[in-house]
Amino acid sequence: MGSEGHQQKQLPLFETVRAKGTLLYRVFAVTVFLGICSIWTYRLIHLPPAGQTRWAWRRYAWLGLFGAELWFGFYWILTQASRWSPVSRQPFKDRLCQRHDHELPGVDIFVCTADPAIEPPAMVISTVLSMMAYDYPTEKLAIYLSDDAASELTYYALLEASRFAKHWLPFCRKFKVQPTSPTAYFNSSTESVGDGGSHEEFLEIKKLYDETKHRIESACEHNLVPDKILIDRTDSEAVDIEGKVLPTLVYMAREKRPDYVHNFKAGAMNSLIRVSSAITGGKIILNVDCDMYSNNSDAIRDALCFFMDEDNGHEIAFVQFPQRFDNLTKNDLYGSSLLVESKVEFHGLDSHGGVLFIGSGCFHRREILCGMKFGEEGKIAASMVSKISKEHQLRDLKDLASCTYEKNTHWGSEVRKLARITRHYSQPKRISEFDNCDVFLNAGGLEIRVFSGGRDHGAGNQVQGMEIGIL
Ligand SMILES: O=c1ccn([C@@H]2O[C@H](COP(=O)(O)OP(=O)(O)O[C@H]3O[C@H](CO)[C@@H](O)[C@H](O)[C@H]3O)[C@@H](O)[C@H]2O)c(=O)[nH]1
Ligand SMILES: [Mn+2]
Repeated sequence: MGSEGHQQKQLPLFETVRAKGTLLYRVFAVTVFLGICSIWTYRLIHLPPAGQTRWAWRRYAWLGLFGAELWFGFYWILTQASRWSPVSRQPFKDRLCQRHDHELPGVDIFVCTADPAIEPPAMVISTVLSMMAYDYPTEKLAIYLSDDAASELTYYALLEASRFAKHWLPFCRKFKVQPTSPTAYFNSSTESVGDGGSHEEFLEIKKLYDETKHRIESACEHNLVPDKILIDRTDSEAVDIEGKVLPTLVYMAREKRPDYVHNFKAGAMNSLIRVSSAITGGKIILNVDCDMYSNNSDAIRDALCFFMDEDNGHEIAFVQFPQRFDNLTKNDLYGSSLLVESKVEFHGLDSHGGVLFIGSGCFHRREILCGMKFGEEGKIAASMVSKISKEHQLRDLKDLASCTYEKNTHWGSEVRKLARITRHYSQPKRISEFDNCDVFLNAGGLEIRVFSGGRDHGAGNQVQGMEIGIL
């Protein structure tokens, strides 16, 4: 036993596997290269001689073509870097469970949304629910919804989502539901649940979901949330119907002002990093666009196999999952399945340590995103916030998310340089007014609501899917 245990400890949490058929590909690539060389040679040997006044244009055309072929050949050689030695990564979740189950890190998931007209709240909360249903200790899981410039419709939808989550999460656990986005699940499901579930149980949860979705959609249709969005502040219960703690759910609305650059998703991510470091401070951060969902509830553990590997984990800054899209056109006219990128190039670049960060579906170490120095700033903010009253706490959190925070702070001058993006800005939207609703602190300003899971219900329309797999 003892020696077996010791041996187990030595086993890595992931392995890197060389792709099959590499030799064959290399032989093929060499033949293409020889072909390119012969074209170059042909062009040089048969270059029309200078001095022929009648056919002078032929020489220039020939040289032009030669230049184009040289350029193409050079480009082709460069592209071979991403095809020469592809690798794939295989995580071992069972080893992670055996060795680290008691010391799993906190994971903060950032879902970004910006406009309820383009990104319907019903869709957004389906994404949120799929994130809440990850197979991960719920007390270590926090989902932050960033609603840029704030929309009370999105806020209302999130409230509904948190109610529905009380039913949805136990249902997902019990019947090992995949995918955990209710929209995707009910669209694909065959009206029965696996693992001994009855048709009635399926109908029951579907009814709850349909009702939730209906409430959200009619609120959106009339641009009117129910008169009273009431959060029962005496309800400290953040548990599902089986009594299990729900993941922490945070709504953050970032302020947008016409005279401040907001940097789109990157700006929202910056605010989320600051705010989350003062609330949950999860060591691992996953970012997801609001029109994506998880199709594998083991994804967090898959990613952790890389971060927590004893020998190589410290070298890994981020784990990017491929993205897969549901609503492709017939024959995928626009190449949206990203086959070449996800099946070939990512694997090829990964072998050189250069895997691409493609946005949604990426796990980062927090310290990589903000640096050790600014991780400290987050910690200071966190300790400051924990010492003061709830009301002050929300005020301080508002400062952290404010668009002016990046002015005259270390964070602003240093960290933002890391995330500088193209400077073309659309007209920032106005912040919605919330004075008809008692749950917000004030109207016209930045609002942060923190509700630790479980107060509420949700559903959605899905347009894209996040595939789980490791590059
Ligand atoms: O001011 C803004 C603008 C956008 N977003 C959010 O950012 C996300 C992405 O924006 P979008 O315009 O939808 O970008 P896409 O081109 O659809 O997505 C590509 O670009 C994203 C941002 O880099 C990546 O996350 C995606 O993986 C990649 O597919 C969405 O959730 C938006 O709600 C904000 O939070 N604030
Ligand atoms: Mn998008």
